[in-house]
Amino acid sequence: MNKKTLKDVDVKGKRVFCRVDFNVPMQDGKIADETRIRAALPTIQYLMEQGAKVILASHFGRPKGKVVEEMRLTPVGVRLAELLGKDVKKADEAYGDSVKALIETMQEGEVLLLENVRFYPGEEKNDPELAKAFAELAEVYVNDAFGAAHRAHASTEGIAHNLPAVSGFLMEKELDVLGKALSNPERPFTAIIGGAKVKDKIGVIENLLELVDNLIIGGGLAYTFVKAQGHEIGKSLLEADKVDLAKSFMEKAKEKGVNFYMPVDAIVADDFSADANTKVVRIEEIPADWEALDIGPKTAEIYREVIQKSKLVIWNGPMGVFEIDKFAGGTKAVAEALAEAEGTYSVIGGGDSAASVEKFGLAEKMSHISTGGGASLEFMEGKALPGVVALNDK
Ligand SMILES: Nc1ncnc2c1ncn2[C@@H]1O[C@H](COP(=O)(O)OP(=O)(O)O)[C@@H](O)[C@H]1O
Ligand SMILES: O=C(OP(=O)(O)O)[C@H](O)COP(=O)(O)O
Repeated sequence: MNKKTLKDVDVKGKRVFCRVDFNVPMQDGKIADETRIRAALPTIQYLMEQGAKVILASHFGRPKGKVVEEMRLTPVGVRLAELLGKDVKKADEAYGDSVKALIETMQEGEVLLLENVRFYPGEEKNDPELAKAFAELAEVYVNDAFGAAHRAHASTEGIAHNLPAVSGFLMEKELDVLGKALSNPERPFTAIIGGAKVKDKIGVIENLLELVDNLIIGGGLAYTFVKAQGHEIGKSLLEADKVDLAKSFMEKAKEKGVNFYMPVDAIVADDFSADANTKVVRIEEIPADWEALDIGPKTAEIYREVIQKSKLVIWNGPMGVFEIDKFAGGTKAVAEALAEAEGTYSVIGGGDSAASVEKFGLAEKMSHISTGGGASLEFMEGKALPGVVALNDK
């Protein structure tokens, strides 16, 4: 990497603003998967050992520029303190006088967690004033938030123009591993795209069609494509203004000779809940009042076969609502196929995909679990990541 890293700066006794990605999946008010917290520990522990005053910043969910009580970082701070075996101070804001006063009291090696940076509208707008306000808190900026590196926000990009700016160890490792896997991809190369962030991921698909041999679609994302095939999808997730785009991608796949795999069956439910009535239907027969919450068994079998024949697989986004057991079968089948595939290099990206392989106890069997979903996809497309570009060159 041609960017400065933590090892290139002296942080002893300095106030260090360290951007991490603590956007962990939650379930019933509890942290459902702490992979992202654990992944940031090497950088945090190094900063502590070096005698820095460690000021941690992260986003959490999508509060859209307002304070949302359930999106405070308090539970993350509690868990971080347990993992570090050290106290973690928690601020109720992310900049300003109250935060400065807290920093004044910090000793070398202590850790302060700021409040959710997305409580402020300036964060996602990359407002230079907010970036300056963050920078005023510290003397050095470290970006270890690989999962948010594709966002040009005040705490990921803007701040880097105001302070000496270097990457953390997680950022460095992610870029290194993903870069190596992609520099000369082994083929067949398969991408599996699922999840619910239809708007974010649909554009990625177009670029992936330039790279891969097989493209597998699942999750909530799939039903915009099913609609584009001309089928009714009941109450399934739909991004209505992307249907034409989805159609054009299917045509592009044909032109490029990319095998484009879509669900042929689905598990539909009469309610988005664990007590819903469910049934397996062919994809062209989703009933009007039902919604598809998982791929069906035939689809899972087809996907399994494609995975097993692949040499490189990148997987981003679950195949169904895996948080509810009834709708976890498709995601589990894909995870198992990856775990069993011999000689296949598997890269798992995205908070929820990582959470799913953890849940199934298969994390150890994957070649690399990336802490970034959207970030790893954009990196693989060859796009520059703003959070990386803004760091100081070596
Ligand atoms: N068919 C579906 N309908 C609605 N939501 C879905 C469906 N399939 C998957 N999901 C949801 O998608 C979410 C994950 O989406 P996303 O954030 O895009 O993935 P990742 O974090 O892995 O990038 C999960 O919470 C899952 O329940
Ligand atoms: O969870 C994240 O992205 P991911 O779901 O693509 O892994 C990152 O924390 C970025 O969050 P965002 O997509 O709300 O900017």
